[in-house]
Amino acid sequence: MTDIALKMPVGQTDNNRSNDPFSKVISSCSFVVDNARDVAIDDNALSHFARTMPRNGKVAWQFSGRHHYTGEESLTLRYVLCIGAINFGSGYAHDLIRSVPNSTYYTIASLLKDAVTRDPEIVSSQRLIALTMKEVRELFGQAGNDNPRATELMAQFRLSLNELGHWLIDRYDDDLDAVIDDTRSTHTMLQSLLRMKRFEDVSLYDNKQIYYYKRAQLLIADLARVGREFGWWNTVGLERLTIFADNAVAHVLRQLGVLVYSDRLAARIDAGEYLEAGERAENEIRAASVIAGNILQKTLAAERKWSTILEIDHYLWDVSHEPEFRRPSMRRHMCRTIAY
Ligand SMILES: Nc1nc2c(c(CN[C@H]3C=C[C@H](O)[C@@H]3O)cn2[C@@H]2O[C@H](COP(=O)(O)O)[C@@H](O)[C@H]2O)c(=O)[nH]1
Repeated sequence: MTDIALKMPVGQTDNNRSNDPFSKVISSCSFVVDNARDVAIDDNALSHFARTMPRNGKVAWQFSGRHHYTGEESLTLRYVLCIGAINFGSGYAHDLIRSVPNSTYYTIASLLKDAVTRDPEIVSSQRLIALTMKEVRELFGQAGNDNPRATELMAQFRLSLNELGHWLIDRYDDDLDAVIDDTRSTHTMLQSLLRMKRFEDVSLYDNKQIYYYKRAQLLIADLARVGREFGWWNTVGLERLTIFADNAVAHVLRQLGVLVYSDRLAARIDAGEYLEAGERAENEIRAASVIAGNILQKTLAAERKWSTILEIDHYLWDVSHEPEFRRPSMRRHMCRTIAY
């Protein structure tokens, strides 16, 4: 099998704040891209995409929508935090009963919206801590699903929601105003979220720690989105965010020719083989998504077409649901992980 010759060495980090968590994401993902054997970034395809990417910033900043709960401020905040804590399961897509076709995310988001609408107390910290498997399975529409993988995911959801309940009480004394205060800085909020072990989205590649922080960063973006709607919007440091490395963004970048997979990796994914969380190729896909997004953001800025990663990521993720990216011949990589 031919290994892909790397098309663009990117070993430079974009600033020298080495202990800054966002710089750690960029520098560690750069290391993976520079040493990758099965995934490369095609700089021509990336430049073409930078020139043609639709600019739908307004849509990217909306959180409210038919699948999301938005109502009373503190309840909306609790809802967003819960979604952030369980915003994974893409690798279980074929194991779940999904009420929203073709979207695990919107299935989970809309079922939690229904639950919160029926019983706002369900997202109180005490209830989150006490959630049982039976309740979680009912909450997310899997009560009648005897697929052991679905049960596995529900068990992971339960652990994440339990952890969120403890975090709210132990770290914030259940005071949501204190949480809102911390959303004013991406750096502060990231450090706070990383006190929850299940947000620690860090992998190992050639014995080096690789940082993604995907769900933590996505939750920060969602808190900024909701903050705009409730007027506590003034998050500083949003420009520090990196791509939220999941399988949908990588899938779209691959279909656009920006990510190029080796023949052997393409064969595995197109045959429906699941990747192991933390294996070389899974790291290479996620890291290349992050670095491609970083280069894209800098290219757009150089052309004075500023775009936050929040907007770039949202476009790539949102468009992954369009028919042109959902043809049967197009398979995204599948990985059972709590990272995405
Ligand atoms: N990179 C990135 N990954 C994201 C999101 C979202 C939803 N967020 C936005 C939605 C409306 C608001 O604007 C929210 O901001 C979910 N996911 C991931 O997708 C996977 C599920 O996908 P599917 O089964 O195909 O729906 C799962 O791993 C989940 O972790 C994002 O925005 N960016």
